[in-house]
Amino acid sequence: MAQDTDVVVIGMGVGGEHAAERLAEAGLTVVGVEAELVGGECPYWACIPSKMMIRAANLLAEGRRIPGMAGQSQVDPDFSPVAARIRQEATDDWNDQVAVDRFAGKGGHFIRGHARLAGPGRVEVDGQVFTARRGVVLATGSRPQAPPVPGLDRVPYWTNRAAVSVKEPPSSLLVLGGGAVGLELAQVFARFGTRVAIIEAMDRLLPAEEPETGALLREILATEGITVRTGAKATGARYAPGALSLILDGGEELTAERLLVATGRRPNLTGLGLDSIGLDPEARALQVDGQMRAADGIWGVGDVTGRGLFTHVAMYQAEIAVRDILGEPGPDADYRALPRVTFTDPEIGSVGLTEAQARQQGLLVRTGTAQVPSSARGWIHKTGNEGLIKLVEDADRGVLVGATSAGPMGGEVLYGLAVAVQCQVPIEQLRHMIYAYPTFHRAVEDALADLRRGREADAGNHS
Ligand SMILES: Cc1cc2nc3c(=O)[nH]c(=O)nc-3n(C[C@H](O)[C@H](O)[C@H](O)COP(=O)(O)OP(=O)(O)OC[C@H]3O[C@@H](n4cnc5c(N)ncnc54)[C@H](O)[C@@H]3O)c2cc1C
Ligand SMILES: NC(=O)c1ccc[n+]([C@@H]2O[C@H](COP(=O)([O-])OP(=O)(O)OC[C@H]3O[C@@H](n4cnc5c(N)ncnc54)[C@H](O)[C@@H]3O)[C@@H](O)[C@H]2O)c1
Repeated sequence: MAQDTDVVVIGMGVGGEHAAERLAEAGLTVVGVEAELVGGECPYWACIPSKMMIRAANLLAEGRRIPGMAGQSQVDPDFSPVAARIRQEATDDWNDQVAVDRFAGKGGHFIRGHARLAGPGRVEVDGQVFTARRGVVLATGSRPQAPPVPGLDRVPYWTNRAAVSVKEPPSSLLVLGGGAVGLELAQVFARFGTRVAIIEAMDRLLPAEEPETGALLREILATEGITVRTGAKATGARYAPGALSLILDGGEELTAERLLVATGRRPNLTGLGLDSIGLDPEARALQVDGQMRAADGIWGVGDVTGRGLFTHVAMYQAEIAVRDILGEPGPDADYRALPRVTFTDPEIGSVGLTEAQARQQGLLVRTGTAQVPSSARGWIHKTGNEGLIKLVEDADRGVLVGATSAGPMGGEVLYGLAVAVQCQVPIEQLRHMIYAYPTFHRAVEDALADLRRGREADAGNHS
């Protein structure tokens, strides 16, 4: 017999967990279904363990920066405290009991299992059927997507899960994909002594971001001993115990102890029973409207929607869905100022549109750039000061539509720029603010001055 509830949440990763907890706190009866671990990818295999690895690797890098600045240093990397921290502090040895108890403590009903839709408002979990009076939230996340490289399916390659679960770094590592996962983990392992090569299909690293950032990272990673191949197509993969090889289209063969495939992720829609409610099970991502509705009584949040693929997006969308389910009015989702941070060193923060995207949208674009090493704080900081600020102006409206802040704490410097993009602060107002001296974010003032020079030059050309 079917069990009645107000809401069923399928997938209890960051998005689903947030929605389920908020709805239970609001007094609704909520069934939360999770096939693996409550919390999903972010705390167990993604954001949190990877950022613990990055914190440790950055300490090593800072230690190596001491000579010439503050005496002598000898850095002997040891990964075991990182592996222990991931087990003890981050993942509880990949045990989610605390999260399950937290949900139950808020009044939620947790089911471990694989859920599928069985018609409007009906969800089946391993033989049990639930009927949801108010609706169903789909929050099934995403999974790594490997490219169709001949031979790759016979190679025991790593995805992010294996990479953050290691107890010791490999002696050598090939990283297929120069996006966020590939670059963050490549730099970590290199700093712990692994010989690393990155293979990226596009003509630059971080191809979704401003080209200046890919060029900057390429230069820095090279100085850290990382081999970078861009515009490189893997045409084959080979495996012998202890040695994995990728063959590139020019014939070059790269071999290492391990291979990390970090070529993007695909929303989890298969086997969800979408056809039972009239949605396309073959869609690339779940299509949702501004209130996160995918169909009558169906909401979608997080990676499954294919928007951004970030924890902060999953939680933002979950808030909107919760409000809508509770019948509270609120604005539609607004991604104009979506912030992204790649936690390499230097960090690459960006918000809104890149210059190329703004041009593709037909905007009249003007850009302003400043180099962090030329700013007062960058100059003081000296070693490890690489970075830049780039502003993208909609020149017709005199507002920023995008910005990049790469450098030490680039993700933190981004905040003010995100506010400017979100609130469409007139550039004239940004120009007349006071920027604390000598902060890294003061380089924004230099980039604004560069924008003004561009405007004056344009005006001169037209007079
Ligand atoms: C290495 C790495 C580092 C990252 N670092 C960051 C970062 O620093 N900052 C950031 O913002 N983002 C980061 N991300 C992205 C972030 O992890 C995801 O955007 C986030 O986890 C998405 O949350 P979600 O709830 O949509 O999906 P998920 O976390 O994938 O959770 C979905 C859950 O649904 C479950 N599920 C799926 N199908 C079913 C089913 N049919 N029945 C029951 N359960 C089901 C899954 O088991 C899973 O637990 C990183 C990603 C990776 C891979
Ligand atoms: N700091 C963060 O917020 C953070 C960190 C890690 C991951 N993430 C999220 O996780 C998602 C997945 O990350 P990701 O790095 O796997 O994906 P991605 O889409 O960011 O990068 C994948 C890279 O692989 C390249 N690629 C694709 N096919 C290839 C091929 N056949 N050969 C060589 N290169 C190829 C792409 O051009 C791209 O540069 C991202 O969308 C991101 O939102 C976020």
